[in-house]
Amino acid sequence: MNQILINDTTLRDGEQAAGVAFNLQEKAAIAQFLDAIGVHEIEVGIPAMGEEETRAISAIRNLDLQAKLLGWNRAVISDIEASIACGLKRVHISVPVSGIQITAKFQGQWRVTLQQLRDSISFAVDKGLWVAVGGEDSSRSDESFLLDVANYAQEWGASRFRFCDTVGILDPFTTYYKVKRLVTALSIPVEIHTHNDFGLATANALAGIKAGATSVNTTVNGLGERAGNAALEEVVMSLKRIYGVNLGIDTPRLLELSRLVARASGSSVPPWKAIVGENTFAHEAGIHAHGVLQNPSTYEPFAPEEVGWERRLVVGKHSGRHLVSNVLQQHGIFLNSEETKSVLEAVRQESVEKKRSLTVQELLNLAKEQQRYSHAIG
Ligand SMILES: CC(=O)SCCNC(=O)CCNC(=O)[C@H](O)C(C)(C)COP(=O)(O)OP(=O)(O)OC[C@H]1O[C@@H](n2cnc3c(N)ncnc32)[C@H](O)[C@@H]1OP(=O)(O)O
Ligand SMILES: O=C(O)CCC(=O)C(=O)O
Repeated sequence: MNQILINDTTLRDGEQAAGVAFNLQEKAAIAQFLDAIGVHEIEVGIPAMGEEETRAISAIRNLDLQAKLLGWNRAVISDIEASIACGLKRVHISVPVSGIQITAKFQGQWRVTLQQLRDSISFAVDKGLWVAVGGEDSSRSDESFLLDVANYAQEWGASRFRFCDTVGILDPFTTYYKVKRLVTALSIPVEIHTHNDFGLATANALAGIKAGATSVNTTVNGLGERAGNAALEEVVMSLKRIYGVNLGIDTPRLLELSRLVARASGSSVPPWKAIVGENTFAHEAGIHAHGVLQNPSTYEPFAPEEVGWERRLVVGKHSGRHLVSNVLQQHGIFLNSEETKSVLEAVRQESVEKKRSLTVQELLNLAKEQQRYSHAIG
């Protein structure tokens, strides 16, 4: 597999999630964290949004991060001027490429769309900027029109082309086919940008990479428009663990980063969320816990510490004898097999009543009750 670059867009597409609004300090802290863990490129925001945004982008610019910083722009010269005013040296210029989008935004006048793209690329190149172009709604565009736009962008001076599945309607097989065509047609690198409307954002991002995209857009926690984007932590760990591609990201800090973004976005992460959800390394079910007690690999794809977690063994409705005995023995309580079975029955009852797993103290209380009973009946 080629060298892959992560271009994280938590600060742009991530922040576009309805109801999310980072302040300057939060934007700077997220940028700093992304940089510190080794993310290669950061889409810092949209300078055309005005003063609040440009102050934050300029502040990030002044941090002198290792990561390359990119401002997002429409194919509009004043947008690019706003990026320049923030001190950015790299701009991403977006242009709609599907019939639906060109009709809504350019009254169907695709020649005008192309002219605006050409003017804005030329303007940016003349100003000495590194330019990437995004084909908004690439997945619903006419395939030959998409190739034409991408080829023109390359000819006019773009250094990368972004394939966008803007409304998340592709599956990995179609993504592979469409991105492969683009990669084959272009000499500049292709970037893949996916959305999660059908829960396929990460799978599609990986399919795009398999097809030859060498840059991938991610967001922390998968934050983003509607159902979100491909999650940074999922893409990084899938590449590392499924494909053996180590991007040099400091993965043990992914959990801390997830928590930072969850706080700043006011959007908590579901417990079952891959990599960063609190249940990802928690085991309650009897058969699983029994396996994990023998060898954690039985029910874990990799060690929790690799992404900042610690393993948790939790006693609850689905637990079995081995886990209950293990926890009790760690606290100096040794029950015989009949007593363990009774405690387990009590655990199931109490978990259902409380609608949760039990704390260690609650388990100990049940065990002590059982011991008193055993003692009483002799
Ligand atoms: C798929 C994506 O995620 S695209 C990124 C979307 N992100 C955002 O919209 C967040 C930031 N956006 C903003 O702050 C504002 O929309 C701004 C500053 C960019 C523009 O604001 P406004 O001037 O108030 O326009 P508004 O947002 O209502 O409409 C968008 C305008 O941009 C035009 N436009 C949309 N995309 C493009 C494009 N790629 N290139 C050129 N023009 C475009 C629309 O046709 C419309 O033009 P009009 O004003 O001439 O009718
Ligand atoms: O960069 C672009 O062209 C658009 C990116 C985007 O956010 C999308 O298509 O969903």
